[in-house]
Amino acid sequence: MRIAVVGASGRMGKALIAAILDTDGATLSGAIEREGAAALGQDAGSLVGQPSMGIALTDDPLPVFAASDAVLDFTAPEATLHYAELAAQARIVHVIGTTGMSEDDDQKLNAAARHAAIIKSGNMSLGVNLLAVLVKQAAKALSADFDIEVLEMHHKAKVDAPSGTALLLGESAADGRGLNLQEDGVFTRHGITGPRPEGAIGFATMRGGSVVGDHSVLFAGPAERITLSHHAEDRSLFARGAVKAALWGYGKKPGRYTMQDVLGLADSN
Ligand SMILES: NC(=O)C1=CN([C@@H]2O[C@H](COP(=O)(O)OP(=O)(O)OC[C@H]3O[C@@H](n4cnc5c(N)ncnc54)[C@H](O)[C@@H]3O)[C@@H](O)[C@H]2O)C=CC1
Ligand SMILES: O=C(O)C1=N[C@H](C(=O)O)C[C@H](O)C1
Repeated sequence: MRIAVVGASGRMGKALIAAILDTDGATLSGAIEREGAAALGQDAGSLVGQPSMGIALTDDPLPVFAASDAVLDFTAPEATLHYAELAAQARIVHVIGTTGMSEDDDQKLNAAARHAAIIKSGNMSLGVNLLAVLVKQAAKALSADFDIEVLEMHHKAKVDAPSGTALLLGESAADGRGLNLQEDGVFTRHGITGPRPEGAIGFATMRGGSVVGDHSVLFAGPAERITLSHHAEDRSLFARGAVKAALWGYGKKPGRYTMQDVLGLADSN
C-alpha cells in the first residue's frame, strides 16, 4: 500500500516515516511539508536516519496524493481541513491524528468523508483506546458520588489543551454516565470557583519538558479513589497505530471511522 505523510518533518511526521519503512506491505509514496519549511528538499530516508531513498520533502501535495492510497496527517487543524479536501478528491484514505479541531472543523470533515474513508482519533495507540473502553465501564459501574477528573501532561511544545486524548477519555466517561461533555465538562478553574458541580467531568492540564503523553482518569468517591492511567514512552506507538489504520482503511467505503473501529474495540462500548 502506498502511504504519504504530511507534516513530514514534525515530531510525529518523522515517527510516521520510520513506521512506514518498518511495516511490511507499506511503502512511502511521498513526504509533504508546508511552504517555507526548513526541511523541504531533504530526503525522507535521511531525515529519519535511514539510507537516502530518493523521496525529497515537497510542498506540492497534488502529484503525491495522485500516486498514493492513503495519507497520514498529524499537522494542524487548518492544514488537515485542506488535506481532507485533497484526499476526498483523490479518493484516498485519510488518517487524521491532528488534535485541537473544532465542531465546525468536524462538520467539514464529515463533508469530505462522503468521498473517502477518514479515520480520526485523538490517540492512535492500542493502550489509550483500551483505556477509553475501561473508563466508560468504570463510569457506568460507579455511582454518581464518584467524581470524575481527567489529568494530562505533555511536552512544552504542545499547542492545544486539553489534549485530544483527554477529550476522548472525557467523552468515554460522559457516555458511561449518560452525560454530555460539552455541558458537563469543567475545563478551567481559577479563583473562588465554588464547590464542584454535581456530575461535572473536570480536566487538569500540565505542560513541561519532553513528556510524550501521560493521561489519568480519576474516580474520586467517598473514602476511596480509583485511577486509570496510560503513559506513552515513545511516539512510535502513535505512528504504528496510524499505519495500521491506513492498512485497515484500504478498500473501506467512504465515511468516518475511529481507532476503536480499527482495533475492533467499537463493540466493547
Ligand atoms: N492522535 C495521536 O495519536 C497523536 C496526535 N498528535 C497530534 O499531531 C499533531 C502534530 O503534533 P507534532 O508532530 O508534535 O507537531 P509538530 O509541530 O512537531 O509537527 C507538525 C508538522 O506539521 C507541519 N505543517 C503545518 N502545516 C502544514 C501544512 N499546511 N502542510 C504540511 N505540513 C504542515 C509543520 O511544519 C510541522 O512540521 C498535533 O495536533 C498533536 O496533538 C500527536 C501525537 C499523537
Ligand atoms: O501533541 C502531542 O504530543 C500528543 N497529542 C495527542 C493528544 O492531544 O492527545 C496524543 C498524544 O498524547 C501526544
